[in-house]
Amino acid sequence: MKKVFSTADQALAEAIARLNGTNPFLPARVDCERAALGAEFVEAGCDWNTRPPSIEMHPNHRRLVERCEAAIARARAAWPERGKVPTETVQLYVELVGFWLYQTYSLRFDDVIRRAQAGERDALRPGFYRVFCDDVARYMEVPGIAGRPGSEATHLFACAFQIRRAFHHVFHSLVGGSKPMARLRAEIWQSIFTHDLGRYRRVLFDRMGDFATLITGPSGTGKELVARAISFSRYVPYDPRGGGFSDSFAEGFFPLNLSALSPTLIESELFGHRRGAFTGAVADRAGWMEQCPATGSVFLDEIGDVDAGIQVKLLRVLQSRTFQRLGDTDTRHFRGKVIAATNRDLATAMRQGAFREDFYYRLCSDLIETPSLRAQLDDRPEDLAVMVDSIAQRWVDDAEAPAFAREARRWIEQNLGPHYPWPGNFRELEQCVRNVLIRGEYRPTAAVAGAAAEADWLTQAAAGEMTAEALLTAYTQQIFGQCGTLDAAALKLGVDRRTVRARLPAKPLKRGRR
Ligand SMILES: Nc1ncnc2c1ncn2[C@@H]1O[C@H](COP(=O)(O)OP(=O)(O)OP(=O)(O)O)[C@@H](O)[C@H]1O
Repeated sequence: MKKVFSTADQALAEAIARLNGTNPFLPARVDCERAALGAEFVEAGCDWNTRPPSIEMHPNHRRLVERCEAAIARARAAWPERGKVPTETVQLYVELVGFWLYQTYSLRFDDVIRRAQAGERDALRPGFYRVFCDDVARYMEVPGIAGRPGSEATHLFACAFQIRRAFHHVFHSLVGGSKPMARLRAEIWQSIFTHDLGRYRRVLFDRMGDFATLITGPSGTGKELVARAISFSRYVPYDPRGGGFSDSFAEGFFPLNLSALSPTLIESELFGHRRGAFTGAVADRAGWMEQCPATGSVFLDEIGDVDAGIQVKLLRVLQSRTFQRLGDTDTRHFRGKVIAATNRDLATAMRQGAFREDFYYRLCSDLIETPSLRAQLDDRPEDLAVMVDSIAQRWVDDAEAPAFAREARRWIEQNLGPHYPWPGNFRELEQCVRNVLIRGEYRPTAAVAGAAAEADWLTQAAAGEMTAEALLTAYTQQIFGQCGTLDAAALKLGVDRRTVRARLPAKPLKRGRR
């Protein structure tokens, strides 16, 4: 029997199949691209982790699309009218078509994403669906493929849009190209699509809401950004009758900070209430769990702070997807996904009895950890400049941003130095750049400075690298940072205020009245 693929096309299809299944945030993706293109591979601009946002297709991708198109045409010409084509060949052909479709429409999907995020509802009724369908019909209506589960145009369209959204949100919302950041991006991708994209496309695409995701990491490291990226990247079906996507991905994120509200208010916000359920409940109200569509997510921020009664109710939601409004007996159903975050060590809280074990295990099957800013800068110090640039762009216009970013970077270099521990993480860096913009300087708050200094001198002391003098000075400054006044610090240290004063820097860090 005549072969569908020549040897070269077979090798290309195999490389494309590997590429399709590879996490795009791991270096393996570029290796796959290199393998598929051989000598034609262009190194420039394809750094797998720091590729700048682009409005054009990378030359490697353009070349791959051309090659795929040619290989698909040759395969179609050689496809037997009758007789069986081996399953692996069919599978490879589908991989080629899938790659071609995704890449060909990627820039048009980018436009949909940008417009939908700007609130244009019409963006979610993309006119190019018809052309996409024609392409699917042209390429997929080959004996042995038409009618294969997963080859429907609506599903392929929804998958391509989802992958593009994930790429967009994971890549663009998190600044930084260090290894810890790369690991984070790869973990987010895996949380959205699992480690097997093929299986995801076949069976899991509409079931990921059954798995809760837990994001842990120090404060200010972007846990909420990660939660948003996951939520905005969920599968949203395309409804051909309605002529658009069934929901707006940009409107499906329902965040709640559990440490900021009383238990009654938390319950009311999450589950809703009946009129009269508590003082102030003047009308019936649907909570986040009820409003969240199947394609959306409820984000439970500071989950480690939630009280035991609510833990039980949330566990019920995770186990049976059911809940009741406050003051009501009707059982309602939650259809979305739960994403939770905390900077606490939940495993310890669980061992200490403050966090329910069954709830913990229900939450932690999909765990993502955000790295501290210090860990990122230790791996890639040049990221600080990239981050400052991106923060500067948010507050001043394009013409002014480079000069302001330079000013902020210089200020940080001269005043905080390369080893500043950034205990407040990215949030503190934002604060620092904002302060430099407004006041021309940044002073870490006493708490932040205290924590920063503590991290530094304790490490040095533990390594036996400090003199007794330096140790005394560091400890005095630490206590002053905690107490905020010379008198209080002197009392705590058992010395007089002049001794404290003498060990403070020329411009002591103030907190309150001295
Ligand atoms: N890698 C990053 N790239 C860009 N912005 C970031 C990054 N990490 C954090 N941020 C920004 O830092 C700020 C704090 O982020 P976020 O609120 O998501 O942190 P968090 O980990 O949820 O903090 P907390 O534990 O205190 O709730 C936000 O303004 C966010 O946009």
